[in-house]
Amino acid sequence: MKGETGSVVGFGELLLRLTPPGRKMIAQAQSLDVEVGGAEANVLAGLAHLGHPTMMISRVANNPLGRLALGTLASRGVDTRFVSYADGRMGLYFLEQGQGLRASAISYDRAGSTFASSRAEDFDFAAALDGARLLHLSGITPALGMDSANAVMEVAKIARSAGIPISFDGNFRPQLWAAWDGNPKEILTEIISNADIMFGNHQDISLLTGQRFSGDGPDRRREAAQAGFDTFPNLRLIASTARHVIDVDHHRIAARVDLPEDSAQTGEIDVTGIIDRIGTGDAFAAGVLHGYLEGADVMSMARAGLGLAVLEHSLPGDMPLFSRDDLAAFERGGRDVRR
Ligand SMILES: O=C(O)C(=O)C[C@H](O)[C@H](O)COP(=O)(O)O
Repeated sequence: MKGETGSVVGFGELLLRLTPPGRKMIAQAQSLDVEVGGAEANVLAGLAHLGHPTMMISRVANNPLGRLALGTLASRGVDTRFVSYADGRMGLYFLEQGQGLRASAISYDRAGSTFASSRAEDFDFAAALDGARLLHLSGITPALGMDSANAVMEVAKIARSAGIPISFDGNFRPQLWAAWDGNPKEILTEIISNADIMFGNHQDISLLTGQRFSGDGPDRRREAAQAGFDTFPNLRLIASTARHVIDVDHHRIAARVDLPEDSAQTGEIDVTGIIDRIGTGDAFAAGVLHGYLEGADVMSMARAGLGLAVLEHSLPGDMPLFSRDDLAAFERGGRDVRR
């Protein structure tokens, strides 16, 4: 078996998300809505909807919950031939959706999941990457434990030696690192040393370089990106969002893409009436990667990332499901019914 030529390949965990409906707290829940997520899978689903071939490498539990996760991913247009079943359990997370000034909160129940208990040798990375166009990774997988961290470092090395570019989204999750006393700086540094594209803002870059970036706005962001390029000379593109949270339902966001010799920052968009903020970072990554795969200029990449992120705020669930037409309609600015 080998992967499909020209695919964007992701490696990471598929999770089930359980959310009390009606923005209830978990303590009040009598039922739970189910969604399927996972940072890398979300990016692949977003790219698949924009017309790019995508493929996931993962392991899910050999039970109905695992079949739900795999079936959902496949129904989103992602090639799942390298997602296998194994004994164990699915990782879960619970989302308490906030309201107004009450912030949302995530609790994980994923320790010892089928994926987190897997090791590098449980995956056929070389076959899956054969002919791939890009490998997408996130900082969540290495935060699951040393076996997962080693698996990410292994797949990154295989991609690099095959000349396949790697994109990496920081997705810093303090709860996961704290659960096993992992050293994010050391492990993420090793992974990013193999990457070409990084999604991360000035805080992520501070964590990695130990530098602090003062001031506000575009200057601080350029300074941080420059520090990223200086520390990781392999990086060719750094992308980030700037988010001002007004309340749970109202954020202002702008997008930025830096190349070593160029940069672009969009204006801020007021996003009101937010339905679901989870997955918007992954939607941003999918939008920027869409631009990158299309050979777009730096501002078009930033705009595509921002557009997909803004649209994702309107959709329940973790995965962006927007077509090129949806993105184009958003960019044209028409907000009335399309008929
Ligand atoms: O938390 C995890 O481990 C997951 O993978 C679940 C979610 O699907 C992503 O976290 C969404 O990520 P954002 O786009 O940054 O909101």
